[in-house]
Amino acid sequence: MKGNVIVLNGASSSGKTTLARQLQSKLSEVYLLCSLDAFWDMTPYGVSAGSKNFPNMKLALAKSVKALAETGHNVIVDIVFCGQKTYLELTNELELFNLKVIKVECPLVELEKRELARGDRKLGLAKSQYESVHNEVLYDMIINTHINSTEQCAQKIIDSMS
Ligand SMILES: Nc1ncnc2c1ncn2[C@@H]1O[C@H](COP(=O)(O)OP(=O)(O)OP(=O)(O)O)[C@@H](O)[C@H]1O
Repeated sequence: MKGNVIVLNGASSSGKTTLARQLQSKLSEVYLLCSLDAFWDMTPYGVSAGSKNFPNMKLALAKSVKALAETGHNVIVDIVFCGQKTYLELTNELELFNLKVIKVECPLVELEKRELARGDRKLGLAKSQYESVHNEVLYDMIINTHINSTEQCAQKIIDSMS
């Protein structure tokens, strides 16, 4: 009954959502996408999204992922940890589940290029997360979205699961 959980952690513009969507279409089983962005999208206009106003949002995400997995759903989590606290909250909630934590890395110069090109992120966001996003996180696998295409990254993850 328990679902599997794949966690993608990386700075903004590292390609987490793109990779998650590719995984969803390539994996033989159905996986739901649980994205931190979707949680921030729940906030009202006029109240800035982010941990300053919503300090328990990432804990809420962790508990939501647990609820999905224990009701039999496979889940891909698209998240930016930015500190060990969030990583520990998620891994504590999911300690009894089949969990794979994946580092989504990309050089800062490329992140900044993507950030500028996409135009829907505040300039400097990737840089502000770059130094801390992987601090004290233990990974099962490292994926580099600069060296590899999205398809290659997804295949690497799928191969590791068989
Ligand atoms: N492997 C890749 N090679 C080249 N460009 C990529 C790759 N993966 C993603 N991109 C591009 O980078 C941009 C950001 O991708 P995406 O939205 O998936 O990143 P993200 O990590 O989810 O960002 P955020 O945390 O801000 O939501 C998009 O324009 C996407 O097309």
